[in-house]
Amino acid sequence: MSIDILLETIDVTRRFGGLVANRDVSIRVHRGEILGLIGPNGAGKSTLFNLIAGAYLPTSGSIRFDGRDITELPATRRCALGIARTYQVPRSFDSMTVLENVMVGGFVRHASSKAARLAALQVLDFTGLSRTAGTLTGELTPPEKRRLEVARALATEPKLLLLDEVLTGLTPSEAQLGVELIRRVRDAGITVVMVEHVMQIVMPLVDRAIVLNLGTVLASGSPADVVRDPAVISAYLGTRHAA
Ligand SMILES: Nc1ncnc2c1ncn2[C@@H]1O[C@H](COP(=O)(O)OP(=O)(O)OP(=O)(O)O)[C@@H](O)[C@H]1O
Repeated sequence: MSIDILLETIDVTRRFGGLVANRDVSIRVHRGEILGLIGPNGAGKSTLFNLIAGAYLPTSGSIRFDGRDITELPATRRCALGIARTYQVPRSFDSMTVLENVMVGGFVRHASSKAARLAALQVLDFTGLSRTAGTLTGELTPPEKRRLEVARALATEPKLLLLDEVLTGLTPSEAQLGVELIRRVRDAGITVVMVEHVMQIVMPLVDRAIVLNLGTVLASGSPADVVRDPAVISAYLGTRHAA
């Protein structure tokens, strides 16, 4: 059976002045999977998200999504094609209600307020935020704000959802609720790529993991294989632990 590739980066390099944040990064995201993107601080994970979502353009290399070259497309066009992302620091509009925030995403697919509102209400239900629909976003708890980030992205009806540390900083029980939501997102047919630091949470959740280190791909494979990889162990813990 051939693998259905939804997203592919081909030899993507991104420089910031003299610093190479991503160097010749080639990754493939399979349609329907949950892929974990992991690596130590400064490995280049957020940069790769920014390159995929269109916040940055690569210095060299190319990016293909759903059968077309998107390397030069602006972020809004990529969103329209089905790429949505969350941010490490939630970017919701604090003076707007939760429903209004999610409607902003809904307008990507729906021209009328009525249709965007209906779509947003469905997303609030899906993400367990219905109770907070009328709450000002600034009054939400930190875990609710994280959930709202996911809801805003889902309201754009993506094919690919990029989650940037949505489980970081949550208590174990809050993180477990987040894990359940991510599984439901995948079960709804949306491919997920997630950057996360908490290995105990990520590894049981993801189908595959890709490890970045110093801007390059260090390893990729099943979670079990990746955590046993000596290069990965040494990148995380220092070479003396790798043997
Ligand atoms: N806009 C920018 N301008 C200059 N340097 C940047 C910029 N964005 C990222 N970098 C640098 O690129 C490198 C990779 O950063 P990036 O944020 O992609 O790593 P990361 O793996 O997401 O790290 P973390 O886990 O700490 O969030 C770092 O050295 C960082 O300082």
